[in-house]
Amino acid sequence: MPGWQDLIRDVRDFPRPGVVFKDITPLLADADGFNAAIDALAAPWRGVALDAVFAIESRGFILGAAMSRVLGLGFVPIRKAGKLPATIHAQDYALEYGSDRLEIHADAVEPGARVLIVDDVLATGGTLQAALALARRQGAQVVGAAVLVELAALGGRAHWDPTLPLEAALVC
Ligand SMILES: O=P(O)(O)OC[C@H]1O[C@H](OP(=O)(O)OP(=O)(O)O)[C@H](O)[C@@H]1O
Ligand SMILES: Nc1ncnc2[nH]cnc12
Repeated sequence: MPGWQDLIRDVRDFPRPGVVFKDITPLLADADGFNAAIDALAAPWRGVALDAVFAIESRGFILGAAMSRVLGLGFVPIRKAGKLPATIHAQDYALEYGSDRLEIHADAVEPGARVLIVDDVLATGGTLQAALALARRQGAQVVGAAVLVELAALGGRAHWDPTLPLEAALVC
């Protein structure tokens, strides 16, 4: 029987030649599939003491908002450069097909708040590494990270803090 995993589409040579892009839009468009994917993403975190989800723009927002809802947590956006209006912390980083900058509001949560970082894809790991650094600079206590898809061959997990759980709902 097809599962939610089968609704993720591989698109070759996007956005650059040689990249196999994991397209989650067919999954998001399927009510049952989306629901099952969020259940799988949330499962390791049920019963864990958490205060907020920190989600990474932009695909991470879609999953992070749903995770906030099912886990009963606040939502904090980690945004791309120049979008947040108040005082920020910023972090430059490299990703599979380029480079970028992430930002967070300096007052996003109280110091020591227990947070879960959420994103859609773990590829080379630069994005998650930058989000971890930003969350810590902001004063949050990062409890772990949840990603929907881990592209294991790209080795992104090596950039994560090995003392913290990094849960992937699907490892490719
Ligand atoms: O592990 P890495 O190599 O850092 O790559 C993973 C990141 O790449 C994608 O973000 P992208 O910046 O393409 O943005 P989007 O969510 O706005 O589409 C994806 O949503 C992850 O955040
Ligand atoms: N191969 C990939 N597919 C989807 N999102 C990504 N983000 C970074 N690499 C990606």
